[in-house]
Amino acid sequence: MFTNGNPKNEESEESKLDTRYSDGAVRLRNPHIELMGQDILYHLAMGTESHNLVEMFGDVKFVCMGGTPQRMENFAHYVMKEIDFNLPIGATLIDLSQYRYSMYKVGPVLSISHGMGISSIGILLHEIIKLMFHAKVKNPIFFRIGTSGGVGVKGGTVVISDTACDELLNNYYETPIVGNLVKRPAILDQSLVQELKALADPEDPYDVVTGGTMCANDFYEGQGRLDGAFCNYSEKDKMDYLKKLQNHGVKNIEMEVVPFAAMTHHAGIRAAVVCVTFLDRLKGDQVDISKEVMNEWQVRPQKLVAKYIKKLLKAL
Ligand SMILES: O=P(O)(O)O[C@H]1O[C@H](CO)[C@@H](O)[C@H]1O
Ligand SMILES: O=c1cc[nH]c(=O)[nH]1
Repeated sequence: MFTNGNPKNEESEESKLDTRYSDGAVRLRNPHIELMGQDILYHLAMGTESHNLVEMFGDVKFVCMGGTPQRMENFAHYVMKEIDFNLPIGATLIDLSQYRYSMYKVGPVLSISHGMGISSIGILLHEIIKLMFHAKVKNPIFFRIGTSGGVGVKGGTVVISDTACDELLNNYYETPIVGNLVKRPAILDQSLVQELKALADPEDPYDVVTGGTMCANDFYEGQGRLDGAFCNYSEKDKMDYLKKLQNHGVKNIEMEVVPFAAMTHHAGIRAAVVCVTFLDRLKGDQVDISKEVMNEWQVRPQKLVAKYIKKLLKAL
């Protein structure tokens, strides 16, 4: 292994390791888990001893994630209508996790909140990928349904990410592991990008575009805003940076795409990120739209992903 400043590119050494069993069930790239008596998915408040994960989650086909518990509860209700799923008589949708993250299950769809930023979604992805393994889920597809700041696209636009980069335009997730910096390529499934794009309704009063997404570690200085508690750069520095991103093909900025793309790719899971933009960062920094508009716009990525899920379920 290389040490700090000289990151190790795992892909070359480990990409041949299998991420699937012959029946399509998720296989972990971690030899330790199978040797453990039990596995506690601590932040999901679940475990292999305390829960029958195969019975609870074995039928999952789609895992949808987004920042807030409210959005993911709304999505669960929305997708339930779209796929005509009926809960047993007298039952209501409940939060299955009720700890760090909220989790709703609607038949083959899991809808989970991931919080804000890289470490929050990173922890969730470890535990959800392990959940897929313990539940013997076959070939799941993951989605992030999010919000973002546009770069040269107007507020309300839906961006389907075709590439993911960090603040320095690196297309990999660089993370310290046992004292070494490890690089994992942040790669999104291009066929999924095209399939989602093809489902956009030309009648909708907003654009659905594909493009690069920049993942920042921070909402303020990390995204070149002038309105954080600190700022020691000029408006020109900010605009030069945003223009540089734009020239690189970046259409929006959020805070999770890089670990999401890298960890799903490392696990061999098809995944897509669909975000609405709340503003055009070339025109300002403050998110000043009303709550009503925000709620209406947040549904746009949900519509596209629900349409995809519905289409795939019909084809089964
Ligand atoms: O709206 P969600 O999906 O939470 O995502 C975006 O919003 C948060 C910042 O406001 C970040 O987590 C960013 O990625
Ligand atoms: O500008 C924005 C808006 C939403 N989320 C972000 O991370 N940035």
